[in-house]
Amino acid sequence: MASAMNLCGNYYNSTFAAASVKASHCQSHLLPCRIGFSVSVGAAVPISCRGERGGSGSGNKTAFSVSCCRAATGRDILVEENEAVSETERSYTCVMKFGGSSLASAERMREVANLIMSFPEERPVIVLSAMGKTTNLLLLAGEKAVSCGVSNVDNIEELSTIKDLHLRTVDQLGVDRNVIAKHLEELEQLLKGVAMMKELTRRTQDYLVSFGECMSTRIFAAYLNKMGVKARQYDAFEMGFITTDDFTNADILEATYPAVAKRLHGDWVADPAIPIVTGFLGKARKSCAVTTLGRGGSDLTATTIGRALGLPEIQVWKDVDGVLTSDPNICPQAEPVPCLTFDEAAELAYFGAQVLHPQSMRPAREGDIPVRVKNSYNPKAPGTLITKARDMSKAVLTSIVLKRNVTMLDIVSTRMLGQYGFLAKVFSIFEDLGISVDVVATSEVSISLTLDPSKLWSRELIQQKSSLILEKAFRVLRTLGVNVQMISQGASKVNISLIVNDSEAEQCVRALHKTFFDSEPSQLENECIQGNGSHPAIS
Ligand SMILES: Nc1ncnc2c1ncn2[C@@H]1O[C@H](COP(=O)(O)OP(=O)(O)O)[C@@H](O)[C@H]1O
Ligand SMILES: N[C@@H](CC(=O)OP(=O)(O)O)C(=O)O
Repeated sequence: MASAMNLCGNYYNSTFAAASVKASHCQSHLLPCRIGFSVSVGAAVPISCRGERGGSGSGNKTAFSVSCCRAATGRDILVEENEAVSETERSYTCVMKFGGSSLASAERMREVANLIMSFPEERPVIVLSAMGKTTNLLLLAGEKAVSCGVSNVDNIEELSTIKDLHLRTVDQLGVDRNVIAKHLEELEQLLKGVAMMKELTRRTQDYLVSFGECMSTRIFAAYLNKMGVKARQYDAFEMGFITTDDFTNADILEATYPAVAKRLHGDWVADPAIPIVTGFLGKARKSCAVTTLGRGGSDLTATTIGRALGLPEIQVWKDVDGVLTSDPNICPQAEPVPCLTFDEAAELAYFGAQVLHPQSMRPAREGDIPVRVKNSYNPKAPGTLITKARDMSKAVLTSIVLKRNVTMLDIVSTRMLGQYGFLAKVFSIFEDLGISVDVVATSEVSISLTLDPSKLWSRELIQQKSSLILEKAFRVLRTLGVNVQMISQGASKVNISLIVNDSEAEQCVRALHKTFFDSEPSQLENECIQGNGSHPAIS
């Protein structure tokens, strides 16, 4: 099983010999990370939710990629200009999204409320995730309900934990239990239904996890109103968030933008109040059932609202000081990255930066709306500002991101030799299966490709950069005695992915982070910047 790592930094274009790798169900991940330094470590082990592994991988492979910071050479994204919203018409001034870690208790909710009220000049739209780890608890409760029998649903530990947390929170905030009583009752009935059916479909799962955001927003809105701040709770699936019917991983449809703008603007004009919107949720276009946007989807909810209303800024409040140079759980010495471009952030998120939802940058980039990643536990920290372009003159490396549950397929066939159309046949199979291919490396008789784990996972098909930076990365890996089994250059030509054993992944991330971020950057930076005198403007 494999893992993958993406390293982005300023390096010069290089060509790569795609290593032919024995056909094996190795799980690895090659990632064309255009910009922003990202490492993605994939493990074949099915993960129960974002970033949590379901077991220990042995003999797994890890793919590392080296990519470049992309010089901001203009916009290559077709941007649909939002209808200009004149300043006078603008009802709201920003979006503020708070994730589960910022809402883990009554005390945290008080902190968040105080934070919001500390900006009296702002008229924010607030997007909330479920409290703490409620989504994980709901998923576990659903899994248990399938096999525990109707009479044992009351004994599901996760259900009790959810009830206790939410009832304790409303009591501690001095809010009436009625704001969530109906949801708690319905949640228990739903779990009994799952127990009766002995089945938890993806559609039912989405409805199940929606209780988290539905309750957190009701509690928070009731608390703000109790504090004298007029707030209005919205379930996203009732206010215009229209999605595909791809349960657990739904895409937001364009019709969402005008629908959400109309509803929020209209309500503001009729009766001004701070909207408290459920993150993560939507309504399926065909079935009208509740959908979810993929784990971490509240980030996408926030950027979608920002674009729908044409707001000047979107704030994503986390429990870290912004996007860091690596996962602090792996590299405690990781530092905040002050600035990123939308493309860098999108690549980092796509290749595993749990800190942002992979699709969340798209609405912000299309609306050209800056996104600020802040720490709700340390609001004074500047955080990370994500914009269309940034000064790349000093940019060498940005971040190393881990991505798990990566699959690489190796196809070795002598029939490939000189056979045109071979690749077309291969890719048509993935198109038929609706599975997206991330990275491809080919040679005369082999093709290796990595598949989008989120899609694969939802289909239960998984059981489970050259130049100075690249040279330096290889030196580090060699020192560790790590065997690089495959390399590939991302289509963006600024990314090189390498595959090594998953068991070596985290030690590589730490060693590389130490080399590139913890040691004096001046030497590397000077080498990169002076290099051959020119800076790679890589697209
Ligand atoms: N490169 C990174 N920068 C910042 N955080 C990261 C990075 N990689 C992983 N993380 C993890 O992402 C977490 C924040 O994302 P998330 O859990 O979605 O926060 P929230 O629930 O507040 O939205 C951090 O606590 C950190 O452990
Ligand atoms: N609660 C959902 C949505 C979300 O975005 O959460 P968070 O903001 O805590 O990452 C999840 O856990 O995926």
